[in-house]
Amino acid sequence: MSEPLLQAVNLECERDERLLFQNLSFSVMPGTVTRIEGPNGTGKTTLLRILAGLNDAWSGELLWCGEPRAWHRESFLRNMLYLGHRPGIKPLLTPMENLRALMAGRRTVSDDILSQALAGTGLAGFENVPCRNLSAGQQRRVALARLLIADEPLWLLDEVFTAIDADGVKAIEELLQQRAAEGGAVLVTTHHDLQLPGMKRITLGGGQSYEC
Ligand SMILES: Nc1ncnc2c1ncn2[C@@H]1O[C@H](COP(=O)(O)OP(=O)(O)OP(=O)(O)O)[C@@H](O)[C@H]1O
Repeated sequence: MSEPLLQAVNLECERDERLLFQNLSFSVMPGTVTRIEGPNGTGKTTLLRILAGLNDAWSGELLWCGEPRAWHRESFLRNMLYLGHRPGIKPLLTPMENLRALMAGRRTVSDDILSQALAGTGLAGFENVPCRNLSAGQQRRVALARLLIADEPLWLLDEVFTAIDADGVKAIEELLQQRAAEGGAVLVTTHHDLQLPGMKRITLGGGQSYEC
């Protein structure tokens, strides 16, 4: 049996003296998609940011490939892709420029590959239009094009279905399953009724529970 990519042990997080979660333990195995769910304000984004290393207001333990994440910070950051709930797109830059910026510090990707990724998210013909002239869903698609050129095994995705139409939702669902089938792992927060075969769940809020 393969070892977990990421393990959370007794995570606890408080915000403004309000306990969001405690005794939260789960393992993220290769080949899995896990949905983090729960009502508004229960800590889904906070948990995802803690897992991504973007929030340090927590206690407990996080293990990356069986060892403390802090010991392998570089390897963790290189192998993890985080997309936040805001698309993070610069309005004055074009989709090509934004996608290039999203790849910065990772690896060099040719313009052909970037164009193909944008076309893959339905943005053919919009490659060189300033993003401020695109719709909310199109701007989200610029960020989602990042998934089409991602080689990171662990994806942490916050509300990636927001503003996306039905065909786009289906395409993203397929991408998540594909990443899992390739031996990666995906954690995704969403209010969209995501139902994938074999999907794991982390439920926050009053009915805190884990099926991982
Ligand atoms: N920067 C912050 N400072 C203090 N409290 C915060 C901060 N960000 C979020 N919170 C609080 O933490 C709690 C959890 O917020 P979080 O965004 O993680 O919830 P969520 O489950 O993702 O919500 P939603 O479903 O609305 O996106 C909320 O009560 C929120 O007010």
